Amino acid sequence: MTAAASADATFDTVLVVDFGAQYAQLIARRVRECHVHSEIVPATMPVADMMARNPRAIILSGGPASVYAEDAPQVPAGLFDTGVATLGICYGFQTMVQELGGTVERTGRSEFGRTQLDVSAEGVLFARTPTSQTVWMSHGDSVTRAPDGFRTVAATDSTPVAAIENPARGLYGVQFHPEVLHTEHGQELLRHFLYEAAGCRPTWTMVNIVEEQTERVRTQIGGKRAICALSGGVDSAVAAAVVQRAIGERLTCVFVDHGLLRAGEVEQVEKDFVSVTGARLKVVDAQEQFLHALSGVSDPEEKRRIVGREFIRVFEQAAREVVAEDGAEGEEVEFLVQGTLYPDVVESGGGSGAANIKSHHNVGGLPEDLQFGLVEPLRELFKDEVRQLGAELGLPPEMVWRQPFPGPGLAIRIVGEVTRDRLETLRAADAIAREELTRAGLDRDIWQCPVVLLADVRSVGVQGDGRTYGHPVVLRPVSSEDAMTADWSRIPYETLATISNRITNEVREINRVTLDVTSKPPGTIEWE
Ligand SMILES: Nc1ncnc2c1ncn2[C@@H]1O[C@H](COP(=O)(O)OP(=O)(O)OP(=O)(O)O)[C@@H](O)[C@H]1O
Ligand SMILES: O=c1[nH]c(=O)c2[nH+]cn([C@@H]3O[C@H](COP(=O)(O)O)[C@@H](O)[C@H]3O)c2[nH]1
Ligand SMILES: NC(=O)CC[C@H](N)C(=O)O
Ligand SMILES: [Mg+2]
Repeated sequence: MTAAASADATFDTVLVVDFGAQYAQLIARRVRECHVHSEIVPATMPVADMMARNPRAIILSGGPASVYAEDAPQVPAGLFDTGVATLGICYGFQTMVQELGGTVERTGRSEFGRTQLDVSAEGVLFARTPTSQTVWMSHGDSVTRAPDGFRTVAATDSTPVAAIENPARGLYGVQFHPEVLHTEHGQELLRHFLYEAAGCRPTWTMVNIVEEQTERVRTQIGGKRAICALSGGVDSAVAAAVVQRAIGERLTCVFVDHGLLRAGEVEQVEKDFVSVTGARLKVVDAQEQFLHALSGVSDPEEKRRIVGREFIRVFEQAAREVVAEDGAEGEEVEFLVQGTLYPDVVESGGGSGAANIKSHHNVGGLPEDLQFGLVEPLRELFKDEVRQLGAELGLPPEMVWRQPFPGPGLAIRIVGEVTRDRLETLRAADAIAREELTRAGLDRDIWQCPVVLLADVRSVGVQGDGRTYGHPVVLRPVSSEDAMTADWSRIPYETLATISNRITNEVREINRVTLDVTSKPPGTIEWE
């Protein structure tokens, strides 16, 4: 089932036309939240190709360019004559205005962040919402005159034309970003556009996503074999479940024990995953290989690249073994399934024009000589959507709600060189923190709580009347929706006290426990 589905499809499709936005995926995601199917397409796609997908509505994204610049991306020719209801956001709004004869200028009155919007006329977009509302802005150019036939329905102090409507032609535009959560009534605005202006039906659900992805994976892998990089985390568990649905026995899951795992993890994955899914699982002990490859390395990006590369080397070996075990000589495992999510892709600089913040081992950290075709059914989704998908696929709550743990594991939680002793120290401290957070009933309130060992830092302590010169650990509990942004969790002091007390008493090398109270941005969740 693709978006080119015919008119008798049970769902409607919205095309999100990407002008190089930071938020194109977020727009697509907000549309899915309205239970409408969405697909992102590049602004360079010809209108005929767009129409072949039978869209019920179109959303034009924001973008970094200025519409009057020479090489500014254009609206595909003829788009506004198709009769398909269209909403322009920020750059998308500006380009719509320019194309239809209005004026866009650099007025010198840019707006970034929280802005007060005054709704001046009751129309479609702002129906039944307050006349004064908070919106999120991010622009330097402004519309100074709406095109003929449009009504201006909202303004801010700096932007007199902040929202326009032309219901007769089904064209709408807003200067602000309805897709970000800080825009108070953004989701309502999208619903009004989708349901009322475009007549979309709210029929797209997780069930459809499962079907769509299963079908896509089936087509991609065909009659071939695949292995799935399985970590015990929710992303790869859901990816594996989707692929298993698509190709059944031709999938083998491979879990790598790279020696950078937390206490008890190998046993848990072996026990839980197989019993729940019945999938074929291969556990590879590669501790020596990873430790050796990481020895002497302190740089975070270097660590990630090494982990990414060694993972692939292990998968290549495992693929050969799978074929041999099945007595299927001559056959090959052509595909590697990974539980990559959209935030992994953007942070690795994979979004359109997005900066490289850190190279996630499964995206930016992959080696250049990668031989496998990648199968990543969750690559466009966010974590909370993946959790819903997992529930839909019947995975148990413990698996669905498992807190994230990064693929490079404890290697990126030891600031400094990774050694066996340091790993043991950190593993012990981490186990205590996890145990106490669970005991305090905080697992669902906290997104995750990295414990970071500052291996190159020492501080003086006094224990048993003697001097100690040990290492500090940092507790980094955060709350988040999708790991794109996060806040530090306000853990009760009592729980923090217990954790601190136990760690300093039970883990010999640690004589100090500190708390990280930085949000993301500016900090990231992991220290490396
Ligand atoms: N120990 C491992 N063995 C095999 N594959 C792994 C391992 N760790 C990570 N991976 C692969 O890397 C991908 C990305 O890791 P990541 O931690 O982001 O996802 P996850 O572990 O599936 O879920 P979560 O983010 O909840 O921990 C995983 O989905 C999986 O495909
Ligand atoms: O599989 C992974 N490979 C990586 O290289 C990686 N780096 C960060 N993370 C996880 O991603 C989320 C966002 O983390 P940051 O705020 O530290 O970038 C958090 O959930 C991190 O734990 C990783 N996961
Ligand atoms: N976020 C955007 O789409 C920005 C549009 C345009 N580059 C401006 O600064 O006004
Ligand atoms: Mg993980």
